Amino acid sequence: MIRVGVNGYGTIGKRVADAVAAQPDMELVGVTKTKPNYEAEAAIRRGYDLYAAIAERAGEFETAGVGIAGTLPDLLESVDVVVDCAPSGIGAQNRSVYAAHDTPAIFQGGEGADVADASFNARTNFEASRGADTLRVVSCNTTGLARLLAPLEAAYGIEKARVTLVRRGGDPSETGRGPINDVVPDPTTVPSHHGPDVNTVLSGVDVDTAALKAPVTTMHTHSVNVTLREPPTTEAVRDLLADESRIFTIPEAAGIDGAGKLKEYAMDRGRPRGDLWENCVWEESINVSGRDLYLFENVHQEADVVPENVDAIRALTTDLSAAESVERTNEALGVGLESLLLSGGDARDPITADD
Ligand SMILES: NC(=O)C1=CN([C@@H]2O[C@H](COP(=O)(O)OP(=O)(O)OC[C@H]3O[C@@H](n4cnc5c(N)ncnc54)[C@H](OP(=O)(O)O)[C@@H]3O)[C@@H](O)[C@H]2O)C=CC1
Ligand SMILES: O=C(OP(=O)(O)O)[C@H](O)COP(=O)(O)O
Repeated sequence: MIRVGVNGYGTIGKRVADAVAAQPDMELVGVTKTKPNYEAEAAIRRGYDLYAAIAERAGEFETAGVGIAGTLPDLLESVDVVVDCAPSGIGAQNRSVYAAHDTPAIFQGGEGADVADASFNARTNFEASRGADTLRVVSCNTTGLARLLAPLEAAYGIEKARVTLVRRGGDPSETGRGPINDVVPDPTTVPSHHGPDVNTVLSGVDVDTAALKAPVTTMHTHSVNVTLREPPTTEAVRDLLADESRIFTIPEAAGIDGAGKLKEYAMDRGRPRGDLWENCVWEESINVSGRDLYLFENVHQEADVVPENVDAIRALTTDLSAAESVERTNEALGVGLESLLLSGGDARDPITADD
């Protein structure tokens, strides 16, 4: 069993902890909190051992009647790998703590690429990550882009990808985030960091990204245009993407017009926390005109990096192949959303070069 600790039990950390606990070859040794709040209670109710992330605050847990199993150094001594899910920037500060305990570590996309030996995405560079002591799972948007561009690059070659990202303003629990009444370029400069970040896990693909933030909390939306080297049919691209286990092609007949219904569908399907681990691509948006491919996809920022973290743990600690790890992760979590509502050929109205 791979013994895993999660340092930082927030939006990403609580999901990674649940995903680790669900794996047949992993044991969740414990999670950390800096304070004994509602999330600490939830962790304990799930049966997870709780550790104080900051040793000086251990007494606060006792005062609040929340039992802890120890402090972060105790956790690091008991695990084979730690997954750092602390807020952006704190991960980089934690790096020396992990090194002092000789504990391999996985960081998140809020950290710079230099925080770890390599950046990671299971679809693009699992094998290349072997031998590293530390990995960084790229951010939610970057993960979504890597999953989408990798099969296109392999099948047709990518001459140039251009993506506009409409980023959610904050997560549902982040009451202080915004904007609340505007759509703002963020960053205002082009390209945004996402394109270069894609190249940390998928080198050689020419991709420019421009990003905005919108007053929504549910998901990010990507408007994608890729100029391919070989011109496929629209149908071929739809089939290619539908074959990817971490891409869900939304059939037109489902009547899902945005993130609200996507999240509702996830909850109807019994997904924990309404999580969508897969990129969600609108099937009827996939259109090829000459060598230009267009599509819209949504990415659930709280969820898509979660299976990637599980695979990163195996890349660091096992000899399993990428395919074996991805299959194991998918099976344990139930990744691979499919709809029974298949669109018929007549329902499609592709743009063609003759239009
Ligand atoms: N949310 C998102 O959409 C995504 C986030 N990421 C990345 O994942 C990382 C985590 O983000 P996210 O989960 O959203 O952040 P959150 O703020 O939701 O969670 C981080 C948690 O870490 C705890 N924490 C604070 N200080 C420390 C510390 N010194 N040591 C350990 N834990 C600490 C806080 O809980 P408490 O103080 O109560 O213990 C906090 O809830 C970031 O790098 C982010 O960029 C990546 C993809 C998507
Ligand atoms: O990693 C994320 O976004 P990103 O891919 O746009 O960098 C997460 O959605 C966190 O973004 P935030 O920095 O807006 O909280």
